[in-house]
Amino acid sequence: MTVRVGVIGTGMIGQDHIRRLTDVVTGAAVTAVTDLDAARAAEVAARVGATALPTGADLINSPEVDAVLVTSWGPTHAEHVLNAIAAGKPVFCEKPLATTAEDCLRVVEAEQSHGRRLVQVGFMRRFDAGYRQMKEVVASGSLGAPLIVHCAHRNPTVPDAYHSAMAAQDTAVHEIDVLRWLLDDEIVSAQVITPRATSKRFAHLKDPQIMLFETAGGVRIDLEVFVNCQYGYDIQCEAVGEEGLVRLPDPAAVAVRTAGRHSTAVLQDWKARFAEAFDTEFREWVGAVAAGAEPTGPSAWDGYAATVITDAAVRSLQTDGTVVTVGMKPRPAFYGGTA
Ligand SMILES: NC(=O)c1ccc[n+]([C@@H]2O[C@H](COP(=O)([O-])OP(=O)(O)OC[C@H]3O[C@@H](n4cnc5c(N)ncnc54)[C@H](O)[C@@H]3O)[C@@H](O)[C@H]2O)c1
Ligand SMILES: O[C@H]1[C@H](O)[C@@H](O)[C@H](O)[C@@H](O)[C@H]1O
Repeated sequence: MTVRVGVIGTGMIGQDHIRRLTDVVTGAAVTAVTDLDAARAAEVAARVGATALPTGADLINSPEVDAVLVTSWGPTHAEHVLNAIAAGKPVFCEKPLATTAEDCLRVVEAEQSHGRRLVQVGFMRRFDAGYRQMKEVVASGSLGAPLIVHCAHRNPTVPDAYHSAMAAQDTAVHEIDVLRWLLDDEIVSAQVITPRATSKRFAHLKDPQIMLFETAGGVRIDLEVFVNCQYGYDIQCEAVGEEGLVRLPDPAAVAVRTAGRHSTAVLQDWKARFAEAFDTEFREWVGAVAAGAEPTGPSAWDGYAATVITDAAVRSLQTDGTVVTVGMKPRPAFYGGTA
């Protein structure tokens, strides 16, 4: 069976995922698209042989669409996801699930009322081969109990529109999701402190930021978010346990020796760094939808948890680094697991 996917939002990541569903993943076809920019939607539709529809609601209710991909702007996600649940269609929503905890809870409640999982949230790091290997090592117990996780999330530069709260909402949110999953533990507090700011930033931005998280099990996480580091896109993660440590590998790159130097290139953006993770993410999602199974990737609950934890980090940033307790609701049995 070919899964007929309708895509809401044909901007940067929407077009990349459309290419992925069309050229990389087998078993899927993009049959409908929509965008506030109708000309852009029509151009993308023509390229892949899809129908351009006027609105997200038209697309969700189209008989040509089996499953929905939401890649529009964050504040519009909740409405589209709720409409997809109402139509009983599987929906993959790029992060964030919603921009407020209240809207995330609305999705969680609607999905539970529907009675089975329909929603997957686009936290792609869980599909990265390196993080998956780290999880296997941590889960095997060979390191003993995890105690500390050291992380860095560096972007070369960010545009003027990127503001200080986005360090948590847009950037650290990836570590927040992947570390809950890696440790199978919940984050219970957040603190954000700011060292001297780099001169290579727009004046309104606090960059870099150091984020400190604590889990229910007592693990301490330190995360450097530095989004104007200049030199490249660099993701580091090292989990320290009682009997050893495990470190995220750098992406494979040839070593070059020339002119008296031995060097390897550093990637420049997230698209290249996580290209294979995105491919795997969509292969597994399409496979689950085709089989009529529930999605196994990050759930609506994970989307809610990420939003509540980033809210706590933003509150800490805005209150000069106070430690903020994460006000998360109890996890419903519907979502299984512990984190
Ligand atoms: N997983 C990741 O690493 C990752 C990376 C980049 C972006 N994202 C997420 O993907 C989403 C889109 O980001 P982007 O960089 O592609 O943005 P973008 O601005 O390039 O594209 C968004 C598109 O959605 C359209 N749009 C907005 N609201 C709409 C609506 N209600 N109905 C139809 N179309 C609508 C806009 O016209 C635009 O063309 C964001 O939520 C972002 O956080 C995730
Ligand atoms: O939207 C992007 C994307 O999510 C990247 O993975 C992250 O490194 C950036 O900081 C963020 O702005």
